[in-house]
Amino acid sequence: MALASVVGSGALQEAIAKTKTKAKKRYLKAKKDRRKKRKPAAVPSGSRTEDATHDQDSEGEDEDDSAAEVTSSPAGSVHAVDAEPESTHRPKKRRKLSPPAEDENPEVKSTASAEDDQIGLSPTTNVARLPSAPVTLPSFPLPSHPDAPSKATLALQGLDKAIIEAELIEPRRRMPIQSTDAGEAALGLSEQTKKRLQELGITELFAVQTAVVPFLLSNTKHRRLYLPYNPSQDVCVSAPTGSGKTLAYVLPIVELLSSRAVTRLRALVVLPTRDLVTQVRETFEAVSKGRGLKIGTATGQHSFAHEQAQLIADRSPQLQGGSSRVDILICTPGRLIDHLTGTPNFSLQHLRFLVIDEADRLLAQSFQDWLAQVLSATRPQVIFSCGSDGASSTLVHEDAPAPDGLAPTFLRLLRGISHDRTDLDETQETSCQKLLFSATLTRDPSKIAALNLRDPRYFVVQGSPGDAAAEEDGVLDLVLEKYSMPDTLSEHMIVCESAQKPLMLFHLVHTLGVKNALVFTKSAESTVRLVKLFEFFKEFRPTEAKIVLRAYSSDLAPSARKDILDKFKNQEIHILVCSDLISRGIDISHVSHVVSYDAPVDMRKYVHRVGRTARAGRDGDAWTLVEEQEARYFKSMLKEANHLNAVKRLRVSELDLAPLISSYESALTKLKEAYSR
Ligand SMILES: Nc1ncnc2c1ncn2[C@@H]1O[C@H](COP(=O)(O)OP(=O)(O)OP(=O)(O)O)[C@@H](O)[C@H]1O
Repeated sequence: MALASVVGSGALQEAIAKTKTKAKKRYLKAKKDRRKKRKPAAVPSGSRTEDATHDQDSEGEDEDDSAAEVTSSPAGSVHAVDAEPESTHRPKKRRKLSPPAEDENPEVKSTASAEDDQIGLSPTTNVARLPSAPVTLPSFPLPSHPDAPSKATLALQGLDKAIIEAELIEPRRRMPIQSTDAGEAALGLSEQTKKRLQELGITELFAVQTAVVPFLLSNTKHRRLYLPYNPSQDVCVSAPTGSGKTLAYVLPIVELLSSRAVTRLRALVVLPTRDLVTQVRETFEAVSKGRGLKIGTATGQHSFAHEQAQLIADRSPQLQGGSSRVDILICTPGRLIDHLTGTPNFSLQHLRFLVIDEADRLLAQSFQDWLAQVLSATRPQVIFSCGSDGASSTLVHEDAPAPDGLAPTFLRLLRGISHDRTDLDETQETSCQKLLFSATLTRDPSKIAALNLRDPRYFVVQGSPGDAAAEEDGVLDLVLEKYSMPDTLSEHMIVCESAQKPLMLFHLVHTLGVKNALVFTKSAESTVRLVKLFEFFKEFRPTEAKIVLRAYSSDLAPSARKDILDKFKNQEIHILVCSDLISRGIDISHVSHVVSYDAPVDMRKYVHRVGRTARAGRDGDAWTLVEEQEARYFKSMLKEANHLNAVKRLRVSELDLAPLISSYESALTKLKEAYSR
């Protein structure tokens, strides 16, 4: 109360003011002294300000809650501040990066905290004045290779059970054809087939064949032509290029169909190109010699009428069972659809095997929805309707060829026979077994679903069986669409300027002796241009004139293509320059080098190109010329496929190229003249 009245009087106020002034003076002096004393200890460098001292202290102070997260020294935060404009500083973060100061010197921390409170520095100001010091980045845990997901995990992810349970086959596995061992007798091959194989020089089965052939032949129950109540499992095979996939299906088909009494179309082999059709036909003919099987092809190479005459014996309408002159038809999908829709009595009702070779490429083709049409032609097309009397009757698809008594599943379609279903009826299924083969098998769920596979069995040629990790890898590789290459293949890449590519090719041919080679370009046009340039180049290097080079492209007539391929096979042509037309499936045993003159745009193309060499256990070299601007993409493509380490980079020095340059330049001038005419 007394004090309140005193405060109210003016004289007293003056007296108090004087007393206060003295006290204040004492306080300020003491404070100045304190500062003077503190200055040298807190500021190591003359460039630092007083405020900065406080800042540094306060850095230590705020570490408490973040020290556990951060392992770097306080210097880290200092550096960060120096590097940024003051206005953008975010003090909290920076403090997090500077942990142990307060641990080392807790006293500094508490003092500074008090000082800060006193002076009222904003955190922003604090950080802005942090001193600079060497940087130590926070250390993070080393990256570790995540464990491959287990099959159980993959199953949980909804992956097809069949893929997860794929059988892994060691690529070097072999099985002698003639053997008295019980195990090898289980191959399921007849003596006649074994004899024929020996005549062809085949004494053992390759890895893929050792798995697929017994699977299709050893179960005697499944050796029948019609299996309406117990149809066979479908089969998917993923095996490297040149590993012998063709024989893996040719042998069982020939073996099984040889028991047939009447000719019906029982095996259909679909391939993406005419050249492959020709090649597979040759294999069928060689293996089935003397077995009385009739083999036909449909590729559009001949007129439609000519093909019809080759395939169908009788065109009379509604012929029961259709008509077929062939037991085995090898075809391209487009021409197959033409016959399905336009050839009377062409029927798939007796089909026992549907082979889709180069499956990944064929499944990518949606031409006229060919797959759906083919699959539907292998099944009886029935439409049930209710008659006026309420009883069910069977309507037959009018366009479907009439059934005969041979294919039980189709019997109920016989016209004039009403088929009332009862619950005693056993379900009958088509006997057609699907066999899919590829070096790069798809796992695209929509494509797999479109195939409507029946309890499929997957075989993967890769890794080593018995080793659980390898087995897991093999399945994963299949799942992830990774690629397995032949063991005998060496792969190289040369990175160069675009303009240097022809020179690099000449270097490969003339200096490194690349011969018996396929050279892949990106188009038919560049194929022709490269061959011309090479011919001009040879004119200036007469000593090497004997190297014969030809273009092989889709522009050529089929007969010309065949002629060139034959000459190449006979080694009258040493280098074939081609587009991707023959990058799939074509089997020319003596190809020792593959050069990708234009780098392939995706991994599948790469796999199929390089797969033209190192076939059937032979050695082979693959070279890819990569333009500098493409190098990054090409390497990342290989890396993604886990294949970068397999492709060695070859560096070609200017010295290596020097002897070729003048001839090259003269050839280039001639080429320009030729094209300007
Ligand atoms: N058991 C065997 N013994 C000897 N040679 C074989 C055997 N099986 C296949 N070959 C030969 O191996 C070569 C490659 O076979 P094939 O063309 O069937 O391979 P592929 O796996 O289909 O290759 P791609 O995926 O490139 O089409 C052919 O020349 C074939 O004659």
